[in-house]
Amino acid sequence: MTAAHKILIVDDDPSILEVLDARLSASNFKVLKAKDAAGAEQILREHKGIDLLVSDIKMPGKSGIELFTDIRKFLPNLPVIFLTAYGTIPDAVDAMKLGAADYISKPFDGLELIKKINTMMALRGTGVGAGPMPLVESGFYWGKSAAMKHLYTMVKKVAVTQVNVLILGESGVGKECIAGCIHRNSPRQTQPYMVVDCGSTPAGILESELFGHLKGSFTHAVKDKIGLMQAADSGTLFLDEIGNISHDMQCRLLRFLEDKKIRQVGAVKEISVDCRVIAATNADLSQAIEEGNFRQDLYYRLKGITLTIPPLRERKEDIYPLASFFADRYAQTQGIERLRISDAAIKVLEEHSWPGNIRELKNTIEAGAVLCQNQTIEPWDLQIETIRENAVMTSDLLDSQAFSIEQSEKDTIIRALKKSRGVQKDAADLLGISKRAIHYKVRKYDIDPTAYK
Ligand SMILES: Nc1ncnc2c1ncn2[C@@H]1O[C@H](COP(=O)(O)OP(=O)(O)OP(=O)(O)O)[C@@H](O)[C@H]1O
Repeated sequence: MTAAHKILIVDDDPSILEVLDARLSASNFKVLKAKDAAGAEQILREHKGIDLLVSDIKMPGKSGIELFTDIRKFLPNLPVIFLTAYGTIPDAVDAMKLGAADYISKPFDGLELIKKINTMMALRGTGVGAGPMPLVESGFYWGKSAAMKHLYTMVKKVAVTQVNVLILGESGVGKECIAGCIHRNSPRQTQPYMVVDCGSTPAGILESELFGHLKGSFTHAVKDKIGLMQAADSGTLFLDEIGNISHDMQCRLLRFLEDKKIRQVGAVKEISVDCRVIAATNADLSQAIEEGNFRQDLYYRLKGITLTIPPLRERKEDIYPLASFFADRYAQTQGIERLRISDAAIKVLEEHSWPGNIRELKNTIEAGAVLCQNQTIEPWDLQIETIRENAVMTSDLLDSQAFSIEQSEKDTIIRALKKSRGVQKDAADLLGISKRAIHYKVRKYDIDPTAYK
């Protein structure tokens, strides 16, 4: 099949042209060559049906990036892979932001290049990476804000490449969801997707989790164990809370990102692993670098492309659509026909600052759905600390004289106990609090759960 694919290579170094020609021809590609940008442009104008351009960045005369910008005017969809020497990686990354397909560092591994090209050719015409923004994709609600539309475009562009991605954003904005979305839209979608929570895994355990270990390499290593990096071979590795890893782990990770090889704990031999790395953090990495807590070189390796997810309070227009999405989803799981959110409740939702972002909104709506009556979520069903007073203002159902935060909490507990027929454990589940917490509150407010059986 690949026999028909025509690839144009441009490099001012004749030996690189020769090596590439030999490699690509051996893999059944038809190769055309140019020694500078002007020659490449001429070939592209004269020959129809060139499928891919592989271009050096630094060349006498026009650079590869200038060539790329020029040919985009008459061949907007031609995929371009850049060959980068040390020092031109930032240029290649910038070019990818403009739409270049990928880059590969010199001295390059011929096999890696062929693999990238094959993937790209296989993706042509499949529609991966194209199309208008869907409202919901695999349970992820994109929203309506301009910020999310921009993020969507970035995600789709980045997904089809092999570049490492760093996802930034506050806790609960959806970083892990976006990482999954990148994997699902990538050429690696049928390969493994491994998630590692670097934040909550103790340093010693993280090393063996990621790299694996050999039997006997430490006290509890009773058998050989494959690490998650190796398990993610050919697929994607998502490193969550990357800002929290130890200095030692930073060194090991950097070495892996540079040569794509790992050594299991206790092993002598290195193993090659081909996994794409997506990392995420809610920490301020620039500050961590300034304070000497995070390696700058690792930061640059991880942030091939950076995607920043804005907090919910900066895209207020997404609050109501997201809230009703979660309400509909809850109604569906419970077999309820429809769950409404009253205008007063919408106002309260839109005025809240959502420090816990979408996670907090989702939990609030789900708790509200449990607590509400007549299938309508009202302000007093929303367990947001700051809304209790607003609820008094907006509700003419409540007796303002008797209202206080404590009274509201007591009422909420009583309603949960009524729903759970006095079973404290079930009421605690409904409220999203522990058994201990409900026992404490029942005592504190002098509630008799048996009264609701
Ligand atoms: N746009 C969205 N649509 C639907 N659900 C979402 C969306 N964004 C986030 N969520 C939900 O919110 C919760 C938090 O999302 P996620 O774990 O991706 O956030 P995060 O930024 O990685 O958080 P943390 O930094 O705390 O790990 C999850 O339950 C997720 O399903």
